[in-house]
Amino acid sequence: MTDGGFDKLSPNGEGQDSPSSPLLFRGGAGGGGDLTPGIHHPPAPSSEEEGEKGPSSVRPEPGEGRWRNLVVLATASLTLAAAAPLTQGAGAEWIEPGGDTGKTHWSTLTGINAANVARLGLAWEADLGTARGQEASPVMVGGVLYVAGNAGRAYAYDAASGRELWRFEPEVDMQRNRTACCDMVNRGLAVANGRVFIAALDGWMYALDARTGTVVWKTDFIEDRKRGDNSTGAPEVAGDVVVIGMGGAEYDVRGYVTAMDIRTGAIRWRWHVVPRDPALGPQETPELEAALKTWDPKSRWDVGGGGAPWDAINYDPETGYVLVGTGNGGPYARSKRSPAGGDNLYLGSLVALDPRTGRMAWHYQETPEDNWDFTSTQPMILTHMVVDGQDRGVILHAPKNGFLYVLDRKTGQVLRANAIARVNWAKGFEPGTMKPILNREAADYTDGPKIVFPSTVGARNWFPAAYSPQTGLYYGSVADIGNLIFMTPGAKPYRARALNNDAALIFTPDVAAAVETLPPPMAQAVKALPAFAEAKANPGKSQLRAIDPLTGQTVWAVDSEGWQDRGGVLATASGLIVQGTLSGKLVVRDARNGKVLKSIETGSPIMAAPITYTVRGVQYIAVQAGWGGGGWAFTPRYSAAYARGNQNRLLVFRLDGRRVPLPPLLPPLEVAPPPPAQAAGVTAETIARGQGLFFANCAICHANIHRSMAPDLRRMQPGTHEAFRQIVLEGALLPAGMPRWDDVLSVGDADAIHAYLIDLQGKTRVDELAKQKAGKPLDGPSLTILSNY
Ligand SMILES: O=C(O)c1cc(C(=O)O)c2c(n1)C(=O)C(=O)c1cc(C(=O)O)[nH]c1-2
Ligand SMILES: [Ca+2]
Repeated sequence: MTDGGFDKLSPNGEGQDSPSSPLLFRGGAGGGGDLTPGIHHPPAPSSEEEGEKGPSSVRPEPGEGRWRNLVVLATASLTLAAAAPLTQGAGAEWIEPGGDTGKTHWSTLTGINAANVARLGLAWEADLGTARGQEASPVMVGGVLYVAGNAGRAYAYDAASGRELWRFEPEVDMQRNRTACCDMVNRGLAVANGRVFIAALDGWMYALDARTGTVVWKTDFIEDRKRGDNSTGAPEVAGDVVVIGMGGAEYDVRGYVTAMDIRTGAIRWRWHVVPRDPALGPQETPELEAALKTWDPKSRWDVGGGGAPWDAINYDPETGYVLVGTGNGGPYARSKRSPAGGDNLYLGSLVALDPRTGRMAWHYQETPEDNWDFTSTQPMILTHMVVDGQDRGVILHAPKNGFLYVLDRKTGQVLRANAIARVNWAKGFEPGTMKPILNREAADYTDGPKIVFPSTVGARNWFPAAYSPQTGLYYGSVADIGNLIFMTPGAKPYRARALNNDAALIFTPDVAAAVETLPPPMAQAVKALPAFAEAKANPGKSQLRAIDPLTGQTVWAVDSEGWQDRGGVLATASGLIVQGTLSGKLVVRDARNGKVLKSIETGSPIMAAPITYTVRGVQYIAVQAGWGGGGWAFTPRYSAAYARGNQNRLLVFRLDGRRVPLPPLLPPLEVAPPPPAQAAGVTAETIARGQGLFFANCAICHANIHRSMAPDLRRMQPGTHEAFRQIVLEGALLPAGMPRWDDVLSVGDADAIHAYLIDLQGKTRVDELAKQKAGKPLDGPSLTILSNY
């Protein structure tokens, strides 16, 4: 990727960019004015002056304003609700990855506050023993910190001393790793009834004894193992069932959630997101029969349809519903997936399920016809709010598609939908139904490339936001970037457990440079797009923002280190916002204006949301560190992973703690070793064929850039070259996560890929030798170009 202009941290009061002036849509008209035809801009943030003006308007004292309303509402809901009230704000314990049953990522603790946070330092740390993405927030109950790690590992520590109590490593079928688009991550575990529930990458749910970590039961929750289904999400306990989704919608899945009995692990029900091929017989439920009418009868049922609900699942104790955010369509383009048209329910939707029966109560489709990997799987926050003078139990939801929604939890009614990033796929909403009106001209790439805002990485993604009922603000990272998206012509045959999304993506921070590498007719078509001018003028960036969920207005914003830097957020009642960065800082900000109160160098890249808890009167802040997730192979050059590697750590802070030891710097880059000679008979044509196969199958992990998390195949050693066929076709490196491909690739295919890589290694070596000779660094900016995501 081109870092230029995007990799500088602009912390408050230190950078050139003024602290609480968010510099959104710089150079634009602001105020919601249209900068470019077809690009819908979110409302301009309030000015710096406004942001500073009245802290009291943003942060009322308890007993005043919104805070008082909240208390009243919470009491009212006790009498209304059949089940328990929603909890808002974690206390001494952090009972689930989101902190409380609303998953607000907000803590009522005030022991660490603006007056003393300068004293924050390391209390203890633990080595998680892995080096991939860390996305979970831990759970702290009963003085024990439970941590979810790569591929479904679980760890338990004494939350005060850091003494390890147990560690659980599931036996994972690494072949499943082939269809995990976005790293072998895990987004959390659930603790209930003396059990720890965690889902492994290969689709097994484990119930562990919370005291010992021993397996009480395990259940295979994958419906069809002939397909690419896998698991990265956190389980959610809803009464006496534990509910989990699955992933794989870039490959060949038909999405579903599964509910298991928390005592026995027996599967109680399964709810499918999309209909199945009607030729197979009737649908499983009436809601699927209804959904079927929104699909072409001749849809690409072979590919599965997608919809994988790979993250957000919230049990709402007040309504008794299990709320689920569903995933994207497969293949990506609706015109390929369901050629005759249709909304393709329930892709890109929020749905409410009855946890006793698994039947759907309501749905709202946030992205009809999804064409852009616009999942609605991003985290939901459940809270109470006064909307238009009425007390409401609401969901705050900002999916990938660029809008921040406020919905009624009981009915799914959309109360608000405001753009928080540039949006050009929708022109607005139908009044009443609040169904988005698609802007096909700007965003349908059936007949040619399009630059779509926001991008497939999402205006927001899984990175948790926090909601403070005290300030009424939503604190989260927003990636205001777009992407070039196109597909290759013609119908692709279905390939089992392989990519079938049939789209190529180039993100706008790279698009001006990358366009020159495209075939000339394609480059010309891209340059003619109105959105290309927009992308060139403002390729976009990520920011941490404080947003009023009812208006979508940004109250303050600060630039992050680069567009991939969009870490999860913790908010506290003492007015702190805590967020880690990819360069390895734990940053504590003032919730009123984003000003940095404390920044701690950790030397480890942080994406996950920090948590806080108290043991024996001492307040701690804990966070898991490790770069990875979507685009994990494209290690940003500004990340600590690039400088110091990616050893996963659990870092726990307290007042008067010590300095964080930094992992040693990685040794300097070395020139790529010489490749072996090409095998006899290899031609330019072989190499070109190998390149095509490489991009269709391998490039999603092997970015072939310096310090990539997946091996850089431009620097293979002689032994790796010798074992190439065994590695690619027979799974020689399966335990390390490299799957076997003999069901997709022939020996000739593997050899062609090898020929391409030998050629690439040779060219890389020549290039790097020249750089070395000229005294230049071996690495340079590299583009983030994904053949898929
Ligand atoms: O469609 C899917 O099944 C699926 C799964 C996952 C996943 O399980 O991690 C991601 C996505 N899609 C996705 O679109 C995406 O942007 C994404 C980012 C991440 C991550 O962990 O950073 N996972 C996923
Ligand atoms: Ca996806």
